[in-house]
Amino acid sequence: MPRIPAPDLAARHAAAARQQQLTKPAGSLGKLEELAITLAGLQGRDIPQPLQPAITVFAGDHGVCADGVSAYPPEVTAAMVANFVHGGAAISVLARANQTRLEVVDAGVAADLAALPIVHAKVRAGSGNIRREPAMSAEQCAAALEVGRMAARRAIADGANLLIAGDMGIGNTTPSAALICRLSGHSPEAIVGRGTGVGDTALAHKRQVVADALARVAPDLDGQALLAELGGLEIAAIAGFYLEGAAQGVPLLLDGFISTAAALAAQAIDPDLTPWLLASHCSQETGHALALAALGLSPLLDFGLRLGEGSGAALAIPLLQQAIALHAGMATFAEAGVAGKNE
Ligand SMILES: O=C(O)c1ccc[n+]([C@@H]2O[C@H](COP(=O)([O-])O)[C@@H](O)[C@H]2O)c1
Ligand SMILES: Cc1cc2nc[nH]c2cc1C
Repeated sequence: MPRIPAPDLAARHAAAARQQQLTKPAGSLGKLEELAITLAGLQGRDIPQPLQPAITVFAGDHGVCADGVSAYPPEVTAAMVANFVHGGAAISVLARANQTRLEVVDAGVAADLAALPIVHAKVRAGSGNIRREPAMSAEQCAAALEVGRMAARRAIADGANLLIAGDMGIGNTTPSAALICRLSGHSPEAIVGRGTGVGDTALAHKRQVVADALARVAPDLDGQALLAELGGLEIAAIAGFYLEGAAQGVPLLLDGFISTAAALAAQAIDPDLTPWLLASHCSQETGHALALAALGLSPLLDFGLRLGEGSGAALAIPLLQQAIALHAGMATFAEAGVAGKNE
């Protein structure tokens, strides 16, 4: 496995010093200052370059849907993949609005998508029902991680310096909740939410399904074994996407509940991943705030989103771009002849 580098502390410090010299009261640009400083450390440049983001949406189906854990039928996964490529999905619109490359990868949809112009990397046609069996075999998990790694390599080869993973998979908030419970130590009551919008009875059952899945897996499993037991094909691919991006020194902008579960699994595989993660937003899904806190991340936006697809990350792109533009373009006190702070 390629080693993940550490961010550049010298560039980070130089960027922090520059922020103190820009013509504004110290600290007055709030989180935008911290973002510019973080991106400087990740890019290894005192003044970060403008971002060229790439969005990759990974799709997969989930055997656990047989347990009635989603408000929508599993056929929606394949239908939404078609909607992505035809330009009608939220992420299609947001990718266009941000002039950002959008790639769609079939990591494990339980339908034949051969006619669609997407990346065909189906590892298997849907995962096992995690309530009673592994989501996938160890070999399938390794293959799904590699699907994500290859997608990151393609995006970076195309010039991306910010990676966004989106997810599409009816049922995937259930395996995501299981992974988050296991990797954060929180209970299903604290983490399991309504996903696409299940009612009270289905929510109670979904919590039981997650508790059953957690009770089934051994206490001593490593990150990759946990992904195989409790994850999903698109979730494992997203984990691989993050691990490869970080190994290549490219910042990773998380989306919602599912991408954060994938990041926790990826972090369990390689803890050096952590500094490369940025949180875009806090999803409305119960447990997302706790999952982000487990990663030590604080989200930029809290808009009540619970869509997935990479949509929350795409919405945050302009904020990141403007943090860099301010850091690069503002005059210093010396340049502008403005008096600095009194003491
Ligand atoms: O990203 C999120 O925070 C998020 C929260 C709730 C639902 N989703 C999306 O809705 C689908 C999963 O919801 P469910 O109820 O089928 O488990 C899947 O396609 C996700 O992209 C996504
Ligand atoms: C329509 C629809 C679109 C989605 N996009 C991501 N998850 C989704 C779930 C549904 C049901």
